[in-house]
Amino acid sequence: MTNPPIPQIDAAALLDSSHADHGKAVAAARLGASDIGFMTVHNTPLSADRVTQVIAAYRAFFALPAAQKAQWDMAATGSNRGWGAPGSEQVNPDANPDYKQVFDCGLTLPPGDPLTALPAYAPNLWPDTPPGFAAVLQAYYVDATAFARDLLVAVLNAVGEDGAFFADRFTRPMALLRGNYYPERPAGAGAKDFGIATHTDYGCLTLLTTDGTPGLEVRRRGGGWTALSAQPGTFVINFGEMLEIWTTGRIVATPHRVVGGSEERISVPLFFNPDHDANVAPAGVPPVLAIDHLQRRFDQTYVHLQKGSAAR
Ligand SMILES: O=C(O)CCC(=O)C(=O)O
Ligand SMILES: [Fe+2]
Repeated sequence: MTNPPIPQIDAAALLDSSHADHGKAVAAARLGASDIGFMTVHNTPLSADRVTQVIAAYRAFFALPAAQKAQWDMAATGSNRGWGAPGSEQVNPDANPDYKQVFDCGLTLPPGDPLTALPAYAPNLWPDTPPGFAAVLQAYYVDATAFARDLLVAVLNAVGEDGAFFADRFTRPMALLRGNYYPERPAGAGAKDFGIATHTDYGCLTLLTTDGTPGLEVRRRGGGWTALSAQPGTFVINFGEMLEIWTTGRIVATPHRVVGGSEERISVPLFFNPDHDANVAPAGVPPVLAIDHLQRRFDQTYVHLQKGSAAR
């Protein structure tokens, strides 16, 4: 079985039904979502300059000494806001914890909002350095979630689902914005060591930008792995477990990984997860609440949330 190429889609054509190339973009989105689980999109509302600024903000944060970043270490909390040190996440039980570092933030809610009592909506932890870090990321969070919502609707419509029905379940989304920092692959790293080990994403749609350095590999249904890189301004899109459940497999969650190499690398996924109370089970089967699926996956993978973890 040969692997089809990963579709490269003009976002303006996909999102505008009157665009001359709309039909072509829809067909490519259908192949990407229902067969491969990955696609790239270009010509988006999020400019290359904008994304470069976001990556620069993360780069400046990750360059701080570990002792300084430890002030915002999520391991001291019961949730996933702030810095995750190397080894703080194990996305695959057959692999060692990942050697990447992360910085996670979520939806900004008014202080005291009842939702903030749920770990998936925990208040963000904002470092005071580099200057402007919170403002850059909060603004990007708003615009990236709006774009992710539009893309999700278009992709659902492309595979024959009712996109508007799903869009209503993303009013206060548990969307998580992450900076991944992959240093050079550590000396002595073995077969069980990865920047991020093979995994599927947990939510619905992942909107990923990278600094252009290669590293991401996609597992192919026809066998083998395909390297997928994207310059700032082009986004990698893939789909998570909840969307696969919700669409009864019409849209697929495809495993992927970063082994890592001699160059450091930054990537910035936005995990576009639904509202906490969205039922992501298809009609006719027992409900699966989005928050239950997400929290179960967080509790399996963040080392500080894993059962028996001392750091609480
Ligand atoms: O760094 C990448 O390209 C992929 C990151 C990833 O798969 C993730 O954060 O879930
Ligand atoms: Fe991923």
